[in-house]
Amino acid sequence: MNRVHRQPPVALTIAGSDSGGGAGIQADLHTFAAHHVHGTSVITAITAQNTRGVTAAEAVSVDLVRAQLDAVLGDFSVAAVKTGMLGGGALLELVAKYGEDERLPNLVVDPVMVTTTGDSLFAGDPAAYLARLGPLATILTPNLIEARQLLGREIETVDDMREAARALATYGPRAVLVKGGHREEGAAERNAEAAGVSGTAIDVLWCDGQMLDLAAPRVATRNDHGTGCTLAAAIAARLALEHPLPQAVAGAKAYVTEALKAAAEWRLGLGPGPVHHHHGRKSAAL
Ligand SMILES: Nc1ncnc2c1ncn2[C@@H]1O[C@H](COP(=O)(O)OP(=O)(O)OP(=O)(O)O)[C@@H](O)[C@H]1O
Ligand SMILES: Cc1ncc(CO)c(N)n1
Repeated sequence: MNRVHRQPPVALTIAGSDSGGGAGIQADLHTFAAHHVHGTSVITAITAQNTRGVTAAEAVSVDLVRAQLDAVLGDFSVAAVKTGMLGGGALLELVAKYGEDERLPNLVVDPVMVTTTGDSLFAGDPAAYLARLGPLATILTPNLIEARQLLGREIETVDDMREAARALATYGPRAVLVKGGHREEGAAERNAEAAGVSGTAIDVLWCDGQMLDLAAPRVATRNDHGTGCTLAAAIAARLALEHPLPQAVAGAKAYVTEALKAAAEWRLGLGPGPVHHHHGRKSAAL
């Protein structure tokens, strides 16, 4: 909260709409609100989507995305920005131009390419993500599949994730978070679980030349739709609140873990459902 003016900082999400409300713009605005940050949005695409997958998607025109960017950036003092689904090369290029003009401060780039359900959300060249947004990003947050596509190499172990984070950092972002939410655990980890040690969800963070493992208890739930969007939006919200970068990332991960725990028993939709973005707020109903 801005103490002098007693008003919330402003964050911006540049992302696609998820009609099911669990990912994309909807997850981002929930996450900003849960952090008491005013959320603004530039919608890049509309997806017809639910917990079981994407049935249709259409990109918003470059002109209309530009008009949304100008409307928001010409009026609000935006403190942090998150990009999600950009759909293809044309919108990636447009966003990169605004970044080059230094209009996108504290830029969190979630290089959204495919959904967990296997639907493609990016028709462009993955290399363009690195070449155009890499140098402009404060932090790049690929999941394992995206890191594989960006680097064109297999990533299996936590050591591979560390190597991938280092390799992605050479494209210019201040930090890289490789997320391990979808990682198949190795035999040693499975044995540890069988012996009663709960699993861990490990992400690796390369930040300012230092490697950090961020480990959290793996939540036993099928409801993990939109965790990546939620994490990136929580990092942006915390940067808008002036948290230092490593603390913003660690705090955002803790927020996602709590959101997963709080929604573990929910049955919203027939597939993997959304997380509880407002888990910190007491509700008589839940
Ligand atoms: N079951 C789980 N328990 C704890 N943390 C998890 C779990 N699943 C994912 N996470 C965490 O959630 C965050 C998002 O990671 P994930 O790899 O799922 O991103 P993503 O694939 O981009 O998400 P999305 O499903 O939105 O595409 C990471 O911090 C990851 O470790
Ligand atoms: C619109 C949209 N953006 C991102 C994701 C990735 O989770 C999704 N499923 N839908």
